[in-house]
Amino acid sequence: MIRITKIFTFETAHVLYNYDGKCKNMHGHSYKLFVTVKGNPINDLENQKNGMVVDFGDIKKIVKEEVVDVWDHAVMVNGASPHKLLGESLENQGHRVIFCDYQPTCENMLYDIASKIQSKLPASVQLAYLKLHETENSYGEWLAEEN
Ligand SMILES: Nc1nc2c(c(=O)[nH]1)N=C([C@H](O)[C@H](O)COP(=O)(O)OP(=O)(O)OP(=O)(O)O)CN2
Repeated sequence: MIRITKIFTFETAHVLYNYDGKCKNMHGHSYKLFVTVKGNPINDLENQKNGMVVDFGDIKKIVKEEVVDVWDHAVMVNGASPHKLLGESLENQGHRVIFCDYQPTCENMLYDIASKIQSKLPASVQLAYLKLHETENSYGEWLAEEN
């Protein structure tokens, strides 16, 4: 069994409803996402993907389509809070808004990323681990064994 990891970056703004610190103000982060999958490398000379758990390019395509290209240069608001109105106002002015049904913290974004990626991975590989950096010094982790 081998784990392989692909790293992504995206720029996203968010705002934490009812938070008691500076992040109650809308602000942005250069998020850094580590996606680790595990599986057994293909051992078949006739297979074009011989030696790979899964092509890094396949992981890139899934994560870009499901997360990075959707969230990049968007603002995430908690659509289950009064910030829904804030999001609608921004959207009406042409801004790209993601209405999530959770507080857009690093932790909840990890749950969301895991569910979006897991449903798209080929059956031969499993999502093993995610790490999401909100700043250089702050990050959260998701482990398959614990979820
Ligand atoms: N457990 C969590 N705590 C906080 C989150 C979060 O998602 N999960 N988010 C925030 C804010 O979004 C904030 O931007 C990040 O917090 P913090 O690391 O305190 O920000 P700094 O700018 O001080 O980061 P440094 O890397 O230390 O400069 C708040 N808390």
